[in-house]
Amino acid sequence: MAKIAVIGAGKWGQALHFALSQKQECLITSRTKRDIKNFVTLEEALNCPYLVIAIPAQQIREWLKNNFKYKEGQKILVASKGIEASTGEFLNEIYSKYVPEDSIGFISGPSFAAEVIKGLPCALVLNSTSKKVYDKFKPFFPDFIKVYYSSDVVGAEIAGAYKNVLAIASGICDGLQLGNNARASLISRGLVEMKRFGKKFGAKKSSFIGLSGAGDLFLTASSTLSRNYRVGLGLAQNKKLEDILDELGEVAEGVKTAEAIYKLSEEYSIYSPIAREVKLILDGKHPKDSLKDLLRG
Ligand SMILES: NC(=O)c1ccc[n+]([C@@H]2O[C@H](COP(=O)([O-])OP(=O)(O)OC[C@H]3O[C@@H](n4cnc5c(N)ncnc54)[C@H](O)[C@@H]3O)[C@@H](O)[C@H]2O)c1
Ligand SMILES: O=P(O)(O)OC[C@H](O)CO
Repeated sequence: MAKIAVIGAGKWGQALHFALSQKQECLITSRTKRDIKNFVTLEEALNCPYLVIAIPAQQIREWLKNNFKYKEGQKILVASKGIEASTGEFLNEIYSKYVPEDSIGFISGPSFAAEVIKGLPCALVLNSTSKKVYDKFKPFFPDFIKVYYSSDVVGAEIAGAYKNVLAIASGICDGLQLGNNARASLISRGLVEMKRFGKKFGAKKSSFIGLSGAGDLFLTASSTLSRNYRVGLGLAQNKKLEDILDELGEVAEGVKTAEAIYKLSEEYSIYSPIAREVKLILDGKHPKDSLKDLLRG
């Protein structure tokens, strides 16, 4: 009987299912039936002692409420990257109402699903306040993925969510053809910005200069493989957000996370100029006006 199951069969769920099927049988489930090996019902998946949950951040609260009942001894790995826009709550806070803290971990680090599903090498971080969660999950991962451990759950979560907003900014920058200097400046100031934001919530500095922060930011903010970066390219072309997202057909977490960061920054008086401009552009501000304001500020 399989021990591990992936919940959510989007791009990341399928890539993780592929990776976790290399050494053992791994089940997968999603809302709609898919033609994937070892696809099972949600009920069957939820019976596994090890679960990997790969559904978008904005849907998690509702999904947990309607579907999830923690079974004693289960270990959960959260694969989503985002902050809930309606409440500003981090995913670990949402999950804390359903899963004991010593039984949950969060994956972070540079990892395009499109490359993982081809078996290309990468390095990830499994973040959990309990190292036991890392020890339990690590053996499931294939040889082409190196998994590090960190106890900084909040740092990894903020870095993974914030970089999506910065990737939108970077896409806008490239879409406006502002050049390599501008993109490098934006990315490095973005890194400072996410670190400052994280500090307010107790995140460790080291998470931002490692795989979860700089690693994922450099990846996402400089590649058209990133959905968030592509949203930025579309915005620079003055396309409507609705049309960009329709065309994308997949989740771009940075859109809602920009809203969450904006609200949290206002509430806690955190200086977050790039995330703020991304939020304003998503609300209709012209990207060129944002650029002027960023250069001036
Ligand atoms: N794609 C990547 O390269 C990648 C890498 C690392 C992390 N992530 C993160 O993983 C998460 C999922 O991304 P993705 O790439 O799989 O997105 P996707 O758009 O490809 O798929 C999202 C999946 O979530 C499911 N879903 C949506 N709403 C749901 C609900 N209410 N209940 C149950 N299932 C629901 C959809 O059916 C779909 O299967 C995001 O938070 C993303 O940031 C993605
Ligand atoms: O395609 P994106 O922008 O959602 O990024 C995917 C991953 O988070 C990259 O690590």
